[in-house]
Amino acid sequence: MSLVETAASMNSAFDSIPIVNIGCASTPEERATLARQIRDACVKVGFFYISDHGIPQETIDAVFSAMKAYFSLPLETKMKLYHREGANYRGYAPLSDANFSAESRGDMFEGFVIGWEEPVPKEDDDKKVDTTAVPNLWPSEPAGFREAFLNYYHATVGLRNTLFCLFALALDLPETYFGDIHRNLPTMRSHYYPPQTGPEEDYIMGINAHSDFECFTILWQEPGIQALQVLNSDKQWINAPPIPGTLVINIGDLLARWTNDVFKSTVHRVINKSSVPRYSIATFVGVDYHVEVKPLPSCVSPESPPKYEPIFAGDHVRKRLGETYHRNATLAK
Ligand SMILES: O=C(O)CCC(=O)C(=O)O
Ligand SMILES: [Fe+2]
Repeated sequence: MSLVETAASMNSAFDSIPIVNIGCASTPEERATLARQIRDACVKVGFFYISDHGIPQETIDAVFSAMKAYFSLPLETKMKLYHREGANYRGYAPLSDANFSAESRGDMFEGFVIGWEEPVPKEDDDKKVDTTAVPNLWPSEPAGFREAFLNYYHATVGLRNTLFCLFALALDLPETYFGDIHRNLPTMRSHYYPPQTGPEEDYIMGINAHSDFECFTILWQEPGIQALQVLNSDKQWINAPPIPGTLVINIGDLLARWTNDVFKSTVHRVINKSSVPRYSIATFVGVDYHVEVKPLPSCVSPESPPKYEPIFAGDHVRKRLGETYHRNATLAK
C-alpha cells in the first residue's frame, strides 16, 4: 500500500500510544521491520514510545540530578542566564515566559535550553556546525551541570541519527536521505513543572496545547508522574504516562509538512496535577535552516495534492519561535 493509501486507511481516533523496540536495527531487514512499525505509529498517532534506545541510565540519572539542583536555586541566580538576553533563547526561562497558546497568558514551567557544543572543544568546530550555531550559557552551579547536560544531549544526537534513518525508510526514501542536511544540531530544553493544585488548575497548563515546530522530538519524562496528554481526532485527551525504560518520540510540524500530513504532528499539552514537581527534557530535532521543505512525491497523489507551499526550514522555525516567545508582550499591551 502506498503512503497516501496507508494514511487514508488509518483515520480512526487512537486510544493508546504504541511502543517500538528499536534495540535491533543493525541489519537492513531489521530496519525495514522497524520502519513499518514507525510508519504506522506516525500515520495513526504521531507519537510513539521507544524502548531499548541505548541511552545509559547513568546518563539520564546525572542530567536529572543536575536539572533538579539547578531549578531549586533562587530565582535571581537563575535569572543571571535569562534566555532573552542570550542568542536563540539559550539559557533560563522563568515561569510563564513561554506561551504556547493564543488563549493563555503563559505556561507554568521553567526551562533551560542548550544547543550543540563539543564536550571538549575541537579546533575544527566551526566546520562541523551550521553557521546559525550560537554559544550555550552555563550556570556556575550545581557542579557538573555542563557535563551532565552535554552527555545526555550527545546521547540524543546519536539516537537522532538512528531515527532519521528509520523515518526515511518509513517514507520509502533511501535511509541516508536526511543524512547530510541536519548539521544544524538539535535544541534541548529541560523543564520543571511546579505542582498545580490551586483553583487555576483547569485553565493554566504546564504547557498549553501545541504541536512541536521541528521534525521530531525526543522526550524524557520523569518516571512515576502522569502529566503529558495527546489529542486524538475525536478531540479526546489521551494520557501519555512515563513508561520505565522508554523515551517518547513525536512528529513535529516540519516533518508533517514534508509528508503532506501523512505523518501527524499531534497536539499535546502538559498539566502537572500531581502534588509534586515534575521534570522532563525535550530534544527538538530539525534540519539545516537552508533546506527547502516541500511535500515529498511519495506523500502526494492526484486525490491528495500538496497542501503546503515550499518553505525554508529556518524561516519556519524562526516564525514559530517568535510566536511562542513574543505573544506575552503582545497580550500585555
Ligand atoms: O514535558 C513534556 O512532557 C512535554 C514538553 C513539550 O511538549 C515540549 O517541550 O514541546
Ligand atoms: Fe511539545
